[in-house]
Amino acid sequence: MSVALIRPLTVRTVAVSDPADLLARLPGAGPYVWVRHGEGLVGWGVAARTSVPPGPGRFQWAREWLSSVFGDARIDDEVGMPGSGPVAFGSFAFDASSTGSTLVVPQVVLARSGGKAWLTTVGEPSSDTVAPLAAPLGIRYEDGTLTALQWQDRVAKAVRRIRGGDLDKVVLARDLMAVADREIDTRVLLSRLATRYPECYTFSVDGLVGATPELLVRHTGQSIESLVLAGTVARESNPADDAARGAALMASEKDRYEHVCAVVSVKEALAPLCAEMHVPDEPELLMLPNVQHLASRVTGRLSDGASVLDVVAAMHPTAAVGGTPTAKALGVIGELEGMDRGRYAGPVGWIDSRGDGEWGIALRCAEVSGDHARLFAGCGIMGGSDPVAELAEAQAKFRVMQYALEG
Ligand SMILES: C=C(O[C@H]1C=CC=C(C(=O)O)[C@@H]1O)C(=O)O
Repeated sequence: MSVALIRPLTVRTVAVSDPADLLARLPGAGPYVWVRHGEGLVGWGVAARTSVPPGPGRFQWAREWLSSVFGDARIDDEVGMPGSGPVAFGSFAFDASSTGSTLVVPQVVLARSGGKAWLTTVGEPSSDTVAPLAAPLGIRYEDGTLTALQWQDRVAKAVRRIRGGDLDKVVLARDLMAVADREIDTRVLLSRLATRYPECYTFSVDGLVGATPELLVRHTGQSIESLVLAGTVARESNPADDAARGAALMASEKDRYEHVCAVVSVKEALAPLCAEMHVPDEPELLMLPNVQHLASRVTGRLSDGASVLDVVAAMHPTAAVGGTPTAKALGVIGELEGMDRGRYAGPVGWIDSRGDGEWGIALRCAEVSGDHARLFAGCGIMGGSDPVAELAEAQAKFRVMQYALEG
């Protein structure tokens, strides 16, 4: 369903004084958010929205919808930065055949980047009454699709398939249900996530809320950048043990190969679009409060005017969330996970009318609806994986949203 509440869009962007904490400016629940280290964009109200129909052409469909909405817009943009002028926030289902993919042009966007701040309005938004914040109460958890033991059993099956030579890597995920005593105000979750995980991209699009460390692609003019993650250990409270675990991760043949699969998938997806690309020879360690990851920052220059959504379309799903080879891995995910991932592990982010934008992979997140939240976590499974260790890794990844819910 497409709704353009105000069409053609009349868009005005003006420079404003530093709003400091972007998240503190959100007037109510259900906001649009993309923030890292205090910079980024937050939005509210809806000027236009669409539900992207499922199918293999969904990114192309989204692109056409955006061209028509942005193409008709009357834009007065005195800032001229990536993210100024009209912006759409979006999130896509992991699986092309699943429903739930959405694009929304908020009525108001407040942004902060590179020492500048700006406000974009579409039409004449009414002045906002600010709803008071209410922290979630009485959080309790229930099994999702599979119990922990059932999921471990599926991991063991995947390991056998890999050892049998069917595929090299598959990412298996599980879900966990949380229930609160009252409606969950996503603004509280977002503020906790941004404070505890400043290195991650705190995001919110139509109830999908999380803090992902994985940048699928940042597109600025012709330049692109991606942070590929795969290979994980939980953090240790003792600094010496923590450093030893990081060193062991860097030296682990299984984790290094898991990481290489993810890097190669990104490299292969980007190669046809890029005039230049740089891929580091060795990964680095990315330290987050709950886990350490192997990380590779890939940069490139596009050969033509591809938009960020074109790049997203070429990249999704990377082997950080699918596996290697992709088609085989997607088949095994469908067979063993026993659930629809919805928008978990799909692309989430924003795009402006120039085609610039930032998109992440929706990890460390939950689908929040009323007093419920459905949390997700997944792990790259290799021939050398231990199902018990993979379960512990998934628990460490759940901790991000558990912290957001419980404080
Ligand atoms: C699939 C997830 O993480 C991916 C990203 C980084 C490291 C991963 C890993 O080591 O398994 C996963 O590939 C998740 O957080 O749900």
